[in-house]
Amino acid sequence: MSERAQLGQARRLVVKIGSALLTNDGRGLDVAALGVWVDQMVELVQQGVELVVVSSGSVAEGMSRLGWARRPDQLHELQAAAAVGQMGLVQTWEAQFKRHGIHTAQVLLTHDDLSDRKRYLNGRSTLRALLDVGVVPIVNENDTVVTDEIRFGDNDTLGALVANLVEADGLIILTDQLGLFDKDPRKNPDASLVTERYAGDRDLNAMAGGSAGALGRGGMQTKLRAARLAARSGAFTVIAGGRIEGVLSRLRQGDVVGTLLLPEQGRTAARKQWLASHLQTRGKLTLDDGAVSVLRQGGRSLLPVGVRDVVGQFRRGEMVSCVALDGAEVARGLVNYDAVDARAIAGRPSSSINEILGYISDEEMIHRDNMVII
Ligand SMILES: Nc1ncnc2c1ncn2[C@@H]1O[C@H](COP(=O)(O)OP(=O)(O)O)[C@@H](O)[C@H]1O
Ligand SMILES: N[C@@H](CCC(=O)OP(=O)(O)O)C(=O)O
Repeated sequence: MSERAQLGQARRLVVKIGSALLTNDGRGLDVAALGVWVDQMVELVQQGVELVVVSSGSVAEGMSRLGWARRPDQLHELQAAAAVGQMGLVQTWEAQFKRHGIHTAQVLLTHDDLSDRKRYLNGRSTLRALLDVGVVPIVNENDTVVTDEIRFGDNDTLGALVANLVEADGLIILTDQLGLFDKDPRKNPDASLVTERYAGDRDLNAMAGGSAGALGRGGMQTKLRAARLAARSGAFTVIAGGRIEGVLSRLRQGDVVGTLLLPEQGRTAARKQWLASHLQTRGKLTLDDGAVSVLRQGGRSLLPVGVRDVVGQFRRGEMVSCVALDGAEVARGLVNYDAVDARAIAGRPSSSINEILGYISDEEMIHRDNMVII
């Protein structure tokens, strides 16, 4: 399969759109352009793609609504602009998707949310639930509560973290340039487009200018960092011009548009390597023979019913070891329940979790995506 053909096969994609593009260089939200992207996104959804949109533009749209010509320096002013602009942003996305009878959902995240395991898992469950019911989540940074990120941060990194979070096949970053050039095309008219590289390629950094346009924050440096982050979970990244006609549809067809940045290793290998790097385990689950053989067959989650014994004081999201009755280690994984709750539901069917705990966060004790078989 050619590398570009991966785009046609992708089942879950994150599309990130930057401020400059969304607000037509600060002239307020470009509703017509947004409508065109939505039409293409809907085509993807109709082909069975689960789609998450990471949309910048709240500060730029807020500035435009408040009649501010210059991006403020004060954090509280930036936050005020973001709060005003976010209203316009989600209203517009909602209205555009509604034309096609598709619901959207507003999801505001901070980087802290994604570095705390418990909040990470909760965010992931919510996004999964939205995708399961065919809703398109519209994600932005929660600018009201972040501190420095709004000033220095960028949504490229957020896009990559979301791609990791939902285990997307790919991250598509739409921007105001045709892709990554071998030097900044705003300053070098002779710059040429890079079509395909490995995300970890060291030469790329020298090509990318750090500074962004007047509205965006990241420039190409943060887009490359995002590609490296996305590659960690085996996802590819495309950086492409949002104004290229039919850009998303053309990418889907495998056309050579924009810059494709490939992960060095596939999704499963990347995920397993990441899990395997968690050497420290916080607890131990002893499994019955049935659960051991199901896990060894591969591709299955561990349900509470197969757990005989729970040892340790772990919290939801921490790494635990799974052992057979003879003590041999079978698997490791990120557990979905705190130790006390895990003990309470061990050996019980998933249908009784709600009755026992008064809530249910997951049917599995450990989801197969979060587990490595030893
Ligand atoms: N090598 C490069 N190739 C393409 N663009 C570059 C490069 N180096 C720097 N840039 C700059 O990055 C800008 C895009 O980043 P940014 O303004 O943050 O966009 P966005 O709002 O889409 O995130 C371009 O307009 C361009 O000036
Ligand atoms: N979250 C803020 C800032 C994000 C931002 O500037 O990102 P980007 O334009 O993608 O570099 C916003 O929506 O305006």
